[in-house]
Amino acid sequence: MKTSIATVSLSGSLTTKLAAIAEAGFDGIEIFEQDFLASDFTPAEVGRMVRDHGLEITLFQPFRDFEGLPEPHRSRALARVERKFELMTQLGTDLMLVCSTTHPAAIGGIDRMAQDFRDLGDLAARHGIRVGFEALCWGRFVNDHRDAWEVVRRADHPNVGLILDSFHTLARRIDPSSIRAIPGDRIFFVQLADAPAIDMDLLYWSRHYRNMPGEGDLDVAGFMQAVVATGYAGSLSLEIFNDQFRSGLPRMVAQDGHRSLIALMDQVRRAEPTAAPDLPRFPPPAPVERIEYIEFATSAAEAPALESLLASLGFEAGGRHVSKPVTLWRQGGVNVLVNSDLSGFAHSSYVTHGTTVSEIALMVPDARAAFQRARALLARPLVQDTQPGQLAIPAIRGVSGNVIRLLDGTSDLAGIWQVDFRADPARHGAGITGIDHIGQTMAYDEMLSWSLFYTSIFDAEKAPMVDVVDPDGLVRSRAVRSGGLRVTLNGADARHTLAGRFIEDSFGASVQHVAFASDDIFATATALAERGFATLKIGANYYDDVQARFGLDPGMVARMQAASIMYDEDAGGQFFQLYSEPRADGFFFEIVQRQGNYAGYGAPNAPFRIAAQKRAARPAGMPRH
Ligand SMILES: O=C(O)c1ccc(O)c(O)c1
Ligand SMILES: [Mg+2]
Repeated sequence: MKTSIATVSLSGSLTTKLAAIAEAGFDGIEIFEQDFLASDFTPAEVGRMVRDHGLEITLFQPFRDFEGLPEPHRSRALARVERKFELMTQLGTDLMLVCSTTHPAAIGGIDRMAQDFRDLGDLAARHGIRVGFEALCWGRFVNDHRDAWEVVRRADHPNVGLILDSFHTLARRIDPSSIRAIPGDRIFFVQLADAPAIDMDLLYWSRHYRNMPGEGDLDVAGFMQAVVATGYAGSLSLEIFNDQFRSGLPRMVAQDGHRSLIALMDQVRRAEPTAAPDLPRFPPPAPVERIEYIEFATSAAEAPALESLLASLGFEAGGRHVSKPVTLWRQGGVNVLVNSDLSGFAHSSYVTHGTTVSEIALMVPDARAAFQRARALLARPLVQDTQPGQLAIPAIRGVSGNVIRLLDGTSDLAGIWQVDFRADPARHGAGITGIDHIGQTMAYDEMLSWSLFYTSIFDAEKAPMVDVVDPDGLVRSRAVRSGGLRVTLNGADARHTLAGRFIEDSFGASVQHVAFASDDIFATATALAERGFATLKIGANYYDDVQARFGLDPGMVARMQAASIMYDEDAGGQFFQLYSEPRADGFFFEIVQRQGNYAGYGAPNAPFRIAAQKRAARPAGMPRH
């Protein structure tokens, strides 16, 4: 499998793009003519720069408005294309993309178009060039790959083939299995892009909202399965027009692109028995069973405040690490580590972000297999500093460089609490039974990247994006779920939102909240109150509305109000939630109770919760910012 990416997919100058593309591990690039025109290099220099990076130019594009034109436009188009063939020879590439016409003078006609391509094939052959025809989904006469294929078939020229682009096919909801009837050697090139399901003008959607396979909602895997069934053996190339990527970090976008292609081809080889991509073997994705522990990095000075907050949540000190200043806090199957080590990863995490969740340990069916898969999907490993006699727990870097440890219950790793800690079981507690989810806050630009991280490494699904209204701006939120792991990714642009301030105050993306599960949130609320837990107060207006909206029993609403418990429901069930007051750095805890199959996270309550958190964080009478 040769991988390629179009230069339009990344930000920066051509030089920056090439470096990022090569570093991410691609084999080639599609050169967009605009990128070449905007550069100061000669075509030969560009060709050399590309090859010096170990890359090849897989495609030159686009050539527009060629087919179905009357004279004199037709002759002019042929003269124009010949100039581009000369340019391509100097660049050192032999494949040109011709996209279906949108020219106002074009008159269409399938045999006329086929004849145009036959003549173009003759001209291309004289230059040692091949041309591929792509149906733009907004093309005037050809806007469906089946029609483009019919033109190519009738042109019947060895130098003329078909170019497929998943976006154009899937955006028009064309069944990709129609590709299975096309001979693979007549497909000259395959472009891949995903996109979020938004109802809008096709051209605008294509030019601004495309994203990496797996980041959107289109069935790119189904498309790719059909492509491999044809025996197509050429490049797989990402062609991603996306406003965010155009201004994003080119290295991050290029790496996400490469990750998306590996994940896609892995998915395809498992679904399509004939597919044999030359992709190294690695384990299939597995669901996460649960979060086995979360670890806070802190300092000796700040640890007591965190520990008394944990105690007010019903946690009990349950052990110490055998060799490091790490204490274990336990309750109802939840393990929280408080690490005030002055060396190692936790310390550097504390120095960078302040008291923060520096590690999340995931219980998976096979930790070493999960690690192998993560590595194959380009996750960065954490270099271990294990002492003799302690467990070497496989670890990768997650959001903001945090550590994700991988544990299982079947290998030696199952002994973590006995080997690394002299752990006692928790006794009393406040009714917390598990970790329901964690909330990770990041710049909006990073959201696609981290959702791809989770969904490609684990057997995970992403929920639709929801808007969360903060009094000072909009925050976008999307949940990712893998078995017992639920993560909400919150993307903030606006600096004054609670999430935006948290990013600034903690110097980068991080876990902003941890939500614990309870089977009886009213009993838990009472137990927390006895322990002096500082519950976030929710005002009376909210409860009037919630009672009217859901037609709840007034007695229950009164109990909810007394305990500042918020409520939501969906088709599957009911949801209760309460919050801690935010810490000075913006971090907070949440307690939730799910009933039935409630699938959400209480998003409708978020605006009121955020407003209350902002009031709690700002003593009365203080200015807003
Ligand atoms: O938006 C366009 O015009 C355009 C050009 C070339 C392509 O390959 C494509 O998919 C779209
Ligand atoms: Mg295309």
